[in-house]
Amino acid sequence: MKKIAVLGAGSYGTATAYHLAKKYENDANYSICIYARDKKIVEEINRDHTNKKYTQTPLPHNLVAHDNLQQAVDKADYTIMGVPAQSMRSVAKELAPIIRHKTIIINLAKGLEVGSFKRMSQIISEELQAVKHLCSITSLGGPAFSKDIFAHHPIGVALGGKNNKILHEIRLLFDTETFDVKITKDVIGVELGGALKNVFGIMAGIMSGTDMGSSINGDYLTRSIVDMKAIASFMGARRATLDGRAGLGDLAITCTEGSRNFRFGREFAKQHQKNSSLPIDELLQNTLEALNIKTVEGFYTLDPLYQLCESINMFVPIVNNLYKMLYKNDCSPEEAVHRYRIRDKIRSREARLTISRVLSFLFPRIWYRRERGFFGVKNL
Ligand SMILES: NC(=O)C1=CN([C@@H]2O[C@H](COP(=O)(O)OP(=O)(O)OC[C@H]3O[C@@H](n4cnc5c(N)ncnc54)[C@H](O)[C@@H]3O)[C@@H](O)[C@H]2O)C=CC1
Ligand SMILES: O=C(CO)COP(=O)(O)O
Repeated sequence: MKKIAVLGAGSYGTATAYHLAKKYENDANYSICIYARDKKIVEEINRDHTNKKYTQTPLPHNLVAHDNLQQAVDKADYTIMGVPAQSMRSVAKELAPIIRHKTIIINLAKGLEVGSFKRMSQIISEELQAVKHLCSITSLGGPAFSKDIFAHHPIGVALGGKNNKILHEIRLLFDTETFDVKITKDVIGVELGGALKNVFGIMAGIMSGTDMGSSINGDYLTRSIVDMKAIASFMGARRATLDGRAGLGDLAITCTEGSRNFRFGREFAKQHQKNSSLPIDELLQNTLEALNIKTVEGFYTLDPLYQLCESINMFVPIVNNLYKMLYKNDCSPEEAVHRYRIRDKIRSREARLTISRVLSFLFPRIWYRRERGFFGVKNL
């Protein structure tokens, strides 16, 4: 008997548990449980087989819910981390004394920790380092909206981890006719792809909310992936991973209506248009209330991402202007877009100079790691 424990009964945790419970509905060799800290959700799942706060889809009867973490992870062969990035450390801390030593961990969260710039697998392994023989920590990335999982729509995701055998095992665990998992040893690339695309998705939403037409979307996508690759490769990811599902693939759907990050950016731009004199905290609060959502990973990841870029003197105009707008109320949505585009134009012009080409070839990092253009153009 194989036991799968999903921690976090929000939108994605429930969708993942649903997918696995459906797959193994008639297979007595698998048991699937989900952990929620909210007792009411646990009761609802066990009694009515629904989780209406997050989905209207009925849940299979073989999915059992617990409000006790120890009960959920007891003897689990697979532990799936479905809580948001900023809750990851506290949940991993709670797990340390109770987790089964040989469990395989699959992280679903897409973000960087505020204050440390750390990725999810780094946080989990830090908190569980005292657990002897801990099998493996993997991360699932790539484009997948929970509503598409509930609808059995086709999904193609990416799984990163260090151990090939375990990656294959998880691929088979999830694999169905509609759900496909590609594996890679580049866990850094998978995690950074997921964390960064959330930030860049917010700016796509800002542009949609400021009514700039739709042609800009294609330009924005190409600019974003160049920047995402530069940041990720600086942090040790393979650039090719960012070209795949975990990077470009996930960015593409995060720049659409289906994404909370995109909707957050769009609504923020509208709230700003309505009353630009409000303090930033109020604007952000109104934005979240209008959307009735809590988890906007890109907003939280923007802070450590900006700090990281600052610490290595890497100037990324989209990140820089998004941060100044959302954290400092330093510019309007229109200005933020205008500024990043001007900076981008200057950079492209510079890139045509032979000296720039030679320098960017010889010192690709320095090409980004500078505040000013070669002609001393002010940093916008
Ligand atoms: N919703 C989606 O379509 C997708 C979400 N993700 C990622 O999955 C992660 C979770 O997102 P969602 O499920 O959508 O968010 P959500 O807001 O729908 O649910 C998060 C759940 O985690 C629970 N939670 C938070 N802190 C907790 C703690 N300390 N202990 C126990 N439970 C806790 C909350 O009560 C809530 O039920 C995010 O990092 C997101 O980027 C990834 C792919 C798709
Ligand atoms: O990661 C996701 C899709 O792959 C979900 O994105 P949002 O959190 O922006 O909805």
